[in-house]
Amino acid sequence: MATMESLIVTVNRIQRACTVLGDHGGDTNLPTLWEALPSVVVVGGQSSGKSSVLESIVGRDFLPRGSGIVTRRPLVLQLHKTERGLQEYGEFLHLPKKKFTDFSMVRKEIQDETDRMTGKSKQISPVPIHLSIYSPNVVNLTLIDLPGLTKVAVEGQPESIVQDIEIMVRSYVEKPNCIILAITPANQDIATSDAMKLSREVDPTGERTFGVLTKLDLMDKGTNAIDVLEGRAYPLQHPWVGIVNRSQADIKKNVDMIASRRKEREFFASSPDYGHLASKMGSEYLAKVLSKHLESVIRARLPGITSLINKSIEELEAELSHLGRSVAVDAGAQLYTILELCRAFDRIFKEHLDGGRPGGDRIYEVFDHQLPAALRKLPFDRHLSLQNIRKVVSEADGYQPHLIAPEQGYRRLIDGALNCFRGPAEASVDVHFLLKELVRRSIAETQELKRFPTLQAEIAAAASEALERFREESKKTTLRMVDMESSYLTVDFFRKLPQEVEKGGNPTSSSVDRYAESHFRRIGSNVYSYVGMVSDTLRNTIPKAVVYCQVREAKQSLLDHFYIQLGKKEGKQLAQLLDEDPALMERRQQCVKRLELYKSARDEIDSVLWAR
Ligand SMILES: Nc1nc2c(ncn2[C@@H]2O[C@H](COP(=O)(O)OP(=O)(O)OP(=O)(O)O)[C@@H](O)[C@H]2O)c(=O)[nH]1
Repeated sequence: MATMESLIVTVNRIQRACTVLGDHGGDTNLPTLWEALPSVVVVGGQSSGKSSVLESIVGRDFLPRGSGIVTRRPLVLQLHKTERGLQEYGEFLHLPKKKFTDFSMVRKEIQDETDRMTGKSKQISPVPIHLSIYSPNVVNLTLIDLPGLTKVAVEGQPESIVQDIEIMVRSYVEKPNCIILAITPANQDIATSDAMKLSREVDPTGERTFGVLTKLDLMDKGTNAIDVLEGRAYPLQHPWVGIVNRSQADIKKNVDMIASRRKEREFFASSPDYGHLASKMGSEYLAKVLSKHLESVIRARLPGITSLINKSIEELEAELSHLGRSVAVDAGAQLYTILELCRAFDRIFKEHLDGGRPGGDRIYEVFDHQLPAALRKLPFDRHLSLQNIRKVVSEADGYQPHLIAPEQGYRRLIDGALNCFRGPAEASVDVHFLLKELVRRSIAETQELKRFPTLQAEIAAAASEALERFREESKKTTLRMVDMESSYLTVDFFRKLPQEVEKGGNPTSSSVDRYAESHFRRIGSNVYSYVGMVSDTLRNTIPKAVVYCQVREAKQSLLDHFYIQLGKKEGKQLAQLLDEDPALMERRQQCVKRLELYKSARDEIDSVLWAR
């Protein structure tokens, strides 16, 4: 099994990585590792002796002092035991490689670093300061010091600070992985202790709470805290630990921590009340108990943490692949990216037309249903009514009636009827709207494009402009086909018609026939069948023209113009086309950082497990 030291050291390293990579719990909707790591959090009311306990555990004087709320950012204090005889030093994560051997400078740096984040506003901030202390006089342990719980804001501090502190402290102690070091001064009513009240709330069974009683030396003569320390007054799962820190007077006299630890030992050893508990009292003992407990908690949680890490890596990788690679910076690569995106869109658009995706079938529907139905509905009956035929034929002949066939009359009737085809011919050009809709759908379905709203809009505009051009071309062509039908009639058709004159035999009766109803009816039926023949032709050729001018062009050269314009663009303009949604860029960055964290955590844990 991994040694106690290596387990705590591993978690220490992961905690540092968390801070470096911005994981201090809860504030983003990213998976958090910080919250899963077991840690010891020091909680207590103002002046309860928190700083003194921490300094005593470390054996050094290094925490800021002063009136009001001094601790305004969490302080993650990682203690690393070094070999006997080595020099003690502190090191901040935000100042790597700078060794602080003068601990008064550590104090100053904590103050300065607090102000850097919170300004002089005396606000609090949840971003932790990381301090490592390397010393032969410590045990491997990580402690997190939080602002003291308070009831009133002091001058210069906003009213909200009281609540803000409580919210911050709660956010730590609520995590099931948090070991609570609840500090209560013995010279105060324990029932009103802020630390105990909070820990009771979040840890009612007392499993995670270590009760610490400070200021035992300051209790009124004749009273003692035996009931508490022996676990009767306020039972917890872990034994209470009593502490005697330096008094204000000791601090003034500069009594050093080593001397103060000795004084503390003597206090318990010589105390008539606590002598029998002496081996289980004092800050040194507390440090050892905490270190041991932290190690066992880490050991128990390790499998859970490992599976959380693996799960989160998977989630983050999936999200990153969904978000796509980050955008290239040089113009060449940007142009390449844009072309790739256009091609991805084009592929989907073609699939819609060719049938891999739905939509192309609606174009066929236009040709198969809409066009034939429109052709059928043309008002030829009205145009070729007996009355109209008589009118057109008579008018065409002028003052001199026709002799054999009413040539001009036929031509005018046919011309008029063929004119009707312009409507359906133009209407079938409306395939345009189907193509436009397919462009819209294809853009929406191109996953790669989702990140680039500007490029999406540009592609949509370019495609729409191209489709507009194709539509114009198609309209000209189909109308031209109708015009072609009227400009030269199929002579054969008329040659094959039976000649009325030849049939008659009697010239007198035939001249009478020529102006009779049956004569006009025959003309009507001839024109009708000629128009029917043309209609059949157009029903076949209009779709050919539409496909040729619009669908084929859309497939082959929808974005050709756009590509030419792209080639002329400069780096800056290309970059504008690829301006991603900033929220997305931010999210990608966060995911990348978090993934880095989880991967390094996985490596850390792997290395201790392999070292077994
Ligand atoms: N005599 C005696 N004085 C103590 C003891 N513990 C703390 N003090 C004194 O109590 C005062 C407050 O102690 P701190 O350690 O600063 O308490 P804190 O909880 O960190 O206070 P804030 O950071 O202001 O919230 C100091 O003057 C200490 O010297 C103790 O066990 N005995």
